[in-house]
Amino acid sequence: MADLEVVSLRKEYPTRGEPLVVLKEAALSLNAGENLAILGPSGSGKSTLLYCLGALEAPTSGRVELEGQNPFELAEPKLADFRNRQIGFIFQDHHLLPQLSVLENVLVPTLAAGAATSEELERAKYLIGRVGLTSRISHRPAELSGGERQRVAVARSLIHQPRLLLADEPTGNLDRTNAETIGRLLLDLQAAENAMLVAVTHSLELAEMFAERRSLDDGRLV
Ligand SMILES: Nc1ncnc2c1ncn2[C@@H]1O[C@H](COP(=O)(O)OP(=O)(O)OP(=O)(O)O)[C@@H](O)[C@H]1O
Repeated sequence: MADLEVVSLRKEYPTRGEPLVVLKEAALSLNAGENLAILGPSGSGKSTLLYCLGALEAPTSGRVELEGQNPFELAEPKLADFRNRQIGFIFQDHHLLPQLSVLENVLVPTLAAGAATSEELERAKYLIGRVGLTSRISHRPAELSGGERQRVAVARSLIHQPRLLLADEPTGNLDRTNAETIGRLLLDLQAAENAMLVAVTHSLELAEMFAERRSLDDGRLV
């Protein structure tokens, strides 16, 4: 079995009439060290798929298994802990906290378990170095460029050495040069950490940087 297995994933949203079927029979498998870009037009269900993979949305039916664990079989707070430790999220908008420094923002995922440990602090500094922001470590998000803010979000997503990185349109708000930098950074770090990376995007340029590409078409991955 692959490290990430998605089998017959179906997701419906209730409406007043017939339910809206966004995903049907979506399937994929991925192993540690592999990356995949998923392309699809607006409304095709890319974010929905990513949220199901990231255990943020329960599928209507079907199965998601990360290293043999189906997160939807976990009850809170174990589910939240699973998400926090096994999965790293990068969104189109960086979702940084404006009042916190770069270092503090990267450490945010560790705060659920109390104050950051010295290992977590070291790892945060290492990751900030990897994304090229050591000289900005005390800056607040408002004092950074858009590309720099997204680099902080990349560092934050990796703080717990997640097995699976999920990126929702990670370069959507960036110009071409910054988009390429972020794409390269994501792929380099994913390889260095031997993690899996799934990105959903409209951008063919970003998708072409990935080892594998699929499209969402009528609720299926083709
Ligand atoms: N919570 C919800 N309740 C009802 N319908 C929803 C919900 N979330 C998404 N949808 C619908 O499901 C469909 C897929 O949405 P989704 O956000 O996954 O698409 P997407 O491919 O990520 O689009 P975009 O590229 O525009 O972000 C859309 O028609 C959307 O309106």
